[in-house]
Amino acid sequence: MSPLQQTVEQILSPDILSCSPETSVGEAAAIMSSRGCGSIVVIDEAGTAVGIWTETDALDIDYRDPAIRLMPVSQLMSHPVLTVPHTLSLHEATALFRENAIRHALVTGPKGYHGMISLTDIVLNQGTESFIGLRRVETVDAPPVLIIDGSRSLPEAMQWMREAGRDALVVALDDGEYGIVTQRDVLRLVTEGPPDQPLGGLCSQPLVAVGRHTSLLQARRLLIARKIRHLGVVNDEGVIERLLGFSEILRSIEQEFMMELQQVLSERDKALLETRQNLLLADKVFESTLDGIMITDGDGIIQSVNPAFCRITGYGSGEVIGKTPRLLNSGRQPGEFYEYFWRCLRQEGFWQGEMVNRRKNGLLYTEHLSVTAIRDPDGRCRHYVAVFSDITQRKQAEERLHFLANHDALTGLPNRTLFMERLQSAIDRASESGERLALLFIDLDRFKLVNDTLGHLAGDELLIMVAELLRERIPAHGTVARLSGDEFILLIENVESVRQVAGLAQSLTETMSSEKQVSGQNVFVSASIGISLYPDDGTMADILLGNADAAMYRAKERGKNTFQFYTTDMNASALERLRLEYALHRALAQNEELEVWYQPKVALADGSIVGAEALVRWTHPELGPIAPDRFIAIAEESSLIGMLGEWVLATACSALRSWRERGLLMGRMAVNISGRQLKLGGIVETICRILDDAGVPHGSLELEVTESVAMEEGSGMIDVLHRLKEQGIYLSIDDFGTGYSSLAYLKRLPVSGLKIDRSFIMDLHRDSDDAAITAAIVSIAQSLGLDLVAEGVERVEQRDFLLGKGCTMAQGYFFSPPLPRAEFEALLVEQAGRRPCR
Ligand SMILES: Nc1nc2c(ncn2[C@@H]2O[C@@H]3COP(=O)(O)O[C@H]4[C@@H](O)[C@H](n5cnc6c(=O)[nH]c(N)nc65)O[C@@H]4COP(=O)(O)O[C@H]3[C@H]2O)c(=O)[nH]1
Repeated sequence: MSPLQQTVEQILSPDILSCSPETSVGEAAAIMSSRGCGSIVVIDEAGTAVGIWTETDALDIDYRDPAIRLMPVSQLMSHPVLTVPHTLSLHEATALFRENAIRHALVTGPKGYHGMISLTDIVLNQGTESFIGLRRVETVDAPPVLIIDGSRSLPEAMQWMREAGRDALVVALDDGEYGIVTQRDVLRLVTEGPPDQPLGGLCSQPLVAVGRHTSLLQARRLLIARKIRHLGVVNDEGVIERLLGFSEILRSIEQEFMMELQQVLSERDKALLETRQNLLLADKVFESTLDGIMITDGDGIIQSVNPAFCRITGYGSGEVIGKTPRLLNSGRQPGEFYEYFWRCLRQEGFWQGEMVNRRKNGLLYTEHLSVTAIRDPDGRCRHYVAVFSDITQRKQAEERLHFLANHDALTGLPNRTLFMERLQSAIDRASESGERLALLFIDLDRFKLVNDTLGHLAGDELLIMVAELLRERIPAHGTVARLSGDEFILLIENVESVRQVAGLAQSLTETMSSEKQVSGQNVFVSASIGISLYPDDGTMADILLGNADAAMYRAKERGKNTFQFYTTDMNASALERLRLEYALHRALAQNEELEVWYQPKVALADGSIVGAEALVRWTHPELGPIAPDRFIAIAEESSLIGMLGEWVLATACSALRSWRERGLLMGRMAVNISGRQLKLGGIVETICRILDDAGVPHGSLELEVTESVAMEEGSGMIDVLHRLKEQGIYLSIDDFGTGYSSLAYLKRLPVSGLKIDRSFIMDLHRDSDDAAITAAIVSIAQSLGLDLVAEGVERVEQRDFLLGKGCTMAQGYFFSPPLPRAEFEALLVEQAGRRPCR
């Protein structure tokens, strides 16, 4: 803190020399004289300082009048007394002293008078050593010395002092030495009356003198050390030139001090002016900038906003001050965004970036925002200043540019650049997940003809139409793009099967080849499609695209309006599967090619038929009989399995009802049910409805579920099985032993029977492992209390082995192959003729 910023309280003299207004002038002078003090404060009964009497005032007294010493000091004192508050700064006190031409003031505080302050106190407090140390006494502005002869009287000396305005005179003594008489000696006059002695006997002697080149600092130290108030200054010849009093030194220091003060004050004024101008400028910038500005306190409460803020957000300042910036929140930034934002502000004190906020009218805007934390010297955040510009239009223009750069202007579809980016990302994803991708390269046939005959506008119209068709047909995980001219490309992710892709390609060629209206004309265009698969036909985007293109050319060569896979094998198998799917569809609709055959289940003990397994048969008019393993897989991949399964069940139930009515077969009818079928919605209700429609008891149906399907955890399968069981339907596990059954899990399944897979039975008479496994399965079934059927029994040794192990039922060519309904019925009739049916 600079000395001038100190308060008077910090340097005042706490001792106030005081007397009452009635105190006589003689007494007051005696007190001052005894305490070596140049002034006394006059305080009345109420404790109020009513005046001050000083040595200078004493000079004006007519000391020859003895009555004057008895006069109350209140009549001669100066008044009023200047008082200053204890909180006043030293530079304000100095200014006050100068304005009032005084040197003393009383300091007041909350508890009355605190003490005295003099100009001397202030000046001496300013660290004057630095400049008085460099100055010499000769530079001090002091008048030439006045010398009075030692034979003169003290009153004469006082009168001369008063007239000459001096506070001391040099006294020339008889012996050629010098003494000194000062204003302070007047107090003696007042207290003791005029002395008898001449000055030579009264004055202080000898006069302490210094050379003119002595430094002011040395002079001051001498004055303090000798407890005197004046020094004689002698010239180089030893003649006294001037009398240098403490007051002259002080005046000199005061001058320096005043000059310095002047400089400090003018610097301060200049700085204030500059600050004010800067503030004015900042205010103008705040008001007129195009950037929105928002200032919050350390808790994020808005304290002020500028006109640009109001223009951008639509809120008036009165609507936002006192609230938080959350009122602009658009919900477009996730929580993590704000976490990062606040972390930056706390740690770095700054954040800059883009943010989407909401205007008062609800519309969103994008802003470029900089937020700065303003901290106090202790590092606490006092304010946040946010400056932002509305970049919505720029962003929209950028997005539009980005769209134009990545999309085809005619159709609005992604262009080659964007497509290749998406293809690469899809490849990256698929390489991690192990999924398949398909690229369908579509080229319009005869497009050139449309362009040449109907003109480019018609061509454009057709391309837009095709783009629209493709957009409608792409599956959920697909992207369609226009590569160039009449070339389109389709990317399919999460490809489940080649058949699925072939099906899509087939339906696209059919859609494309329909008649279209272009420029009022009917046109026939078709499409050739080339297909490549990831990872089968390549793992790089360029290669996959090139291979799809090559496949498309093959499709063109094969007569257009068709599709081709890049890999020839795939073409064959995909085409075959597609052909079969269509054929099966037709077969189901026409109900001519499909049949249900029945294979007996026999009691091993006597070979009697105790039940039957329904097995579907399909005889294609050209391809002949098709194995169920093949077409059931195709039915499962398409949506045909539901229809097929229902048809088999209904057919088998109707046969069973007829046999039951005639007492030919009272045992169960086993029907295979696939996993896909079980997952169809409402399957339990469908099965019950078919049973009820056929009029057969639920308990006479056995559903054979493969081991892998029954063991499918978490797919809801167990729940479906339980619901079937609740309906009284008998459940068994087919192909038992081929999967990975856990016995604990098996115990929890609602199944009543197991079928040992035929692969174990086939070799059990010559393979000891198969024999051991079969024996183990028999004992598992026995210990779990499950019925057991051995399937695929072809030989007598197999039958005997099973019989020996305790297996009671079997199925297989040894007894009978699957038979058409009539032949199976003949068997039943024959059995019924031999003995009572079971
Ligand atoms: N080598 C040999 N084979 C024998 C012998 N005895 C029976 N087979 C054959 O074994 C298969 C038994 O059916 P599966 O294991 O359920 O296996 C069935 C079943 O999983 C499925 N399937 C058949 N019909 C249907 C149906 O209507 N629906 C469903 N979902 N699947 C069916 O197709 C599979 C094959 O059926 P199929 O070709 O009819 O073949 C039948 C049957 O003809 C034998 O002694 N030796």
